[in-house]
Amino acid sequence: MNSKERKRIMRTITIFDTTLRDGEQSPGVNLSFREKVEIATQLEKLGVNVIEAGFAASSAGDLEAVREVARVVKNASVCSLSRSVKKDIDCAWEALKDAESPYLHLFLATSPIHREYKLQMDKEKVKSRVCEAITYAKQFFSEIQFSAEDAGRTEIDFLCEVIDVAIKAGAKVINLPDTVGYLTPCEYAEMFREVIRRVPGIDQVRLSAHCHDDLGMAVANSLAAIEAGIGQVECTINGIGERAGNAALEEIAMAIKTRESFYKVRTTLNLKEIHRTSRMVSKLTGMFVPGNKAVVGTNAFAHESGIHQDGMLKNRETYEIMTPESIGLSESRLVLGKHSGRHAFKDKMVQLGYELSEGQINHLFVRFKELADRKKEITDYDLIALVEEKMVHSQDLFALESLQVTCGNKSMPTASVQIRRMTDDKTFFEAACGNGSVDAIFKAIDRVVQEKVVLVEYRIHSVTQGKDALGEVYVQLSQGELNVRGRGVSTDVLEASARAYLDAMNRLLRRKGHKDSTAERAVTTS
Ligand SMILES: CC(=O)SCCNC(=O)CCNC(=O)[C@H](O)C(C)(C)COP(=O)(O)OP(=O)(O)OC[C@H]1O[C@@H](n2cnc3c(N)ncnc32)[C@H](O)[C@@H]1OP(=O)(O)O
Ligand SMILES: CC(C)C(=O)C(=O)O
Ligand SMILES: [Mg+2]
Repeated sequence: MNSKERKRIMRTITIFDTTLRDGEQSPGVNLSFREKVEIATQLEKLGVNVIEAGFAASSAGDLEAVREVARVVKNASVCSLSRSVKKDIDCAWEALKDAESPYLHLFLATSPIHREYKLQMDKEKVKSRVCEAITYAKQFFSEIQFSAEDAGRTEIDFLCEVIDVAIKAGAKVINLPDTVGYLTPCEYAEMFREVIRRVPGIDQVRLSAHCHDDLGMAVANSLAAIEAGIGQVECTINGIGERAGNAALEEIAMAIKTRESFYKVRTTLNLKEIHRTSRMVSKLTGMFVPGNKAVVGTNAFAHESGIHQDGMLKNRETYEIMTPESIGLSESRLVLGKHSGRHAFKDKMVQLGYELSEGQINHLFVRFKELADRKKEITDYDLIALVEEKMVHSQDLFALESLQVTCGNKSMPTASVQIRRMTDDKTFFEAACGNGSVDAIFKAIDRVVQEKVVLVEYRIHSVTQGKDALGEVYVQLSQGELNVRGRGVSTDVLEASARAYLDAMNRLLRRKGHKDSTAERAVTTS
């Protein structure tokens, strides 16, 4: 069977987005009228089928927002939630009467605990209220969804009875929510299978899943319900919603797409709008998306470890089951950090436009690993700084091996340096005091190199942002007529200062032809 034929026989899952209703029930989230309209417009671009824009009876502001969303949105049904009371239904109609396809979402809890304590209604009262509410709403709405709140904890016999009443009264969509995120995927799927087996006329309505993430199973439960044969899932962008949130739309959408041959269903979503929608919802709700969040987290298409990066460079399918392009991101990221390997490092160097020999790559890779041990993520700017540092260091006479500085507001700053002379591989140790840490470092280096120089200029600035940013130090030294500059980079400004000073010394010595650079008096090893 080719892909066209497969699509023709696959059933289409209706995507009911409740970001603007259940999503807005996230503690701390309050979307303005304008923000709701902005998100709804983006949801329409994403291609969702139903937008639950709010709960019209909850406030005059929400009624107006639902009305405005319904006025603006043309390619999705716009819906308002409503309790099973006339006043709420009237408010929903007030908000939706001019909508292109008005859709009412009525609900009433059915579980024993909700009946007894919250509603104080017995089973008969619940059934008669469902019937009355749907019958009343039918005079306004042709599209009515009924939700049996807390269906997941409702006795299955009673649940079937309520659904039967709702269908007979005129509901077109039956939603069975796992309101408190209690069920396992198998249990949730079994509940739907049972209802499908037992309720007459169930095939005439659309069955819907609405899952909460209290135990982290909202998406798994929604997918299990799809396997059981339902036709609609209710979800929110980034999985926001009451308590631990709802099922995340982007996760369900990508699971269906990536595992199409397993689920054998499709959606009308324009998946390329997923990333944009996620960012918009995160920005307008103030609900930060964790880096490791599936599909839309900043790390979802980022690879840090050397073995993975090597695999990605050889064939991206080694470590990616879906492409970033499919959700509207431009590309995967190979993040250089302490777990990265030579292949990714070399690839990055080529991307940055450097043509380096194997030897240069090897040397730079050592510096890169040293830096990566201290810095969480290495940016392009950090790498450029390292390469530039390396390019001037290739003919160095002296190289900094280690540096130690002690200072305090009541003690004299002291610096000890360990410096290797490259011509004969001798290591020199020196220490010196100074009127500041930088001064002490420079004096210790002077003792090794034994050149009389004047420090003409010292400048420091940050290459990148953040508290682990690379510091870049420039120094200018003079010796008689000779003027040299030096540059050093490190996450530690004192180390950057030592590197810059030694760099300037090396340039000075090169200019002088290395002739009088003896450092024999310093203590040596090997
Ligand atoms: C699972 C869910 O997400 S359900 C949706 C939850 N969302 C919201 O509650 C947000 C909007 N809510 C609101 O603005 C307010 O709660 C309102 C305007 C709806 C109602 O406010 P109030 O009249 O002050 O009532 P309050 O919220 O304190 O209590 C809810 C009342 O509705 C009743 N109720 C709850 N669900 C339903 C229902 N589906 N149908 C009929 N009555 C219901 C409760 O039993 C309680 O009734 P009581 O006052 O007779 O005890
Ligand atoms: C209103 C209903 C559908 C709901 O949000 C829930 O049960 O979680
Ligand atoms: Mg809910």
